[in-house]
Amino acid sequence: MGNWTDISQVLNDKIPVWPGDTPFHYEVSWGMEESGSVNVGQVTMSTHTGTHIDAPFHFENDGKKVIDLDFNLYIGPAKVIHLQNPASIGVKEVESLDLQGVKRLLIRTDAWQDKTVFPESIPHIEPELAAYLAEQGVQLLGLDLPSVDPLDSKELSAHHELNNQGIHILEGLVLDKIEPGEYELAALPLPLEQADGSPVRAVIREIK
Ligand SMILES: N[C@@H](CC(=O)c1ccccc1NC=O)C(=O)O
Ligand SMILES: [Zn+2]
Ligand SMILES: [Zn+2]
Repeated sequence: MGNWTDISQVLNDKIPVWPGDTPFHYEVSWGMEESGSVNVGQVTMSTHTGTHIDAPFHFENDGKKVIDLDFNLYIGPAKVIHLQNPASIGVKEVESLDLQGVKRLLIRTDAWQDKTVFPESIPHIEPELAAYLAEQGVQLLGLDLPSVDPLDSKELSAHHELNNQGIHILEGLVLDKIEPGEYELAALPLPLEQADGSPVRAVIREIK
C-alpha cells in the first residue's frame, strides 16, 4: 500500500465560504504570555466550509445530525471517477462507467479551479442520478465542488433526493491530482452532537 494523499482544503482565514456565510477565523485567544504556559486557540467557522460532510439536518428539520451518522461510511474502499467539465452530472455522464458495488463514489470535475475564490457556477447533480447510484450500491457521494445543487437553488433537490436514496454527501474535495481508480478513503466527521455538517480531513490511498 502506498502513502495517504490529503484531498482536503487547507483551513485558514482566506478560505472562501458560501456567500453571506460565517468567515473562517482562527486566533490564539489565550496566549503564552497571558496563560504563562500555553497557546490556546479558538476557531470560528461555518460547518460548510472547505472539505466537509452534510448531515440531513442541513436541509431537513427532522433530519439526522452529524452524531447520528454511521462513521463507518466515511472510512473504506472508494472509487474515483473523472468527468471532464460536465455541464451537469446525471445518468448520461456516468452510465458508461462500471459502478456496480461501489459504496463510496468520488467525482472529480475540475470545475472549481481556483479554490481561493467561491465559484460563480458549478455543475450540479441531477436529482435523477440519486436513484441510479443507489441501485449500484452507492451510499457516499463525494465531489470537488461546494454543493451538489446549483448555487442559487433554494429547493436543494439533489440534497433531498440523495438523502431519500440513502446517499450521504461529502463536498469540497481537492481531486485535481487524483487519477481515476480504486482507493481507500478516510474522511471522518467530528462528533458534533447538534450539527448540520462537519469539516473532515479527507485522505485517500490507492489500492494496488
Ligand atoms: N448546501 C451547501 C451550503 C448552503 O446551501 C449554504 C451554506 C451556507 C449558507 C447558506 C447556504 N445556502 C443558502 O441558501 C452545502 O451543503 O455546503
Ligand atoms: Zn455542505
Ligand atoms: Zn451540501
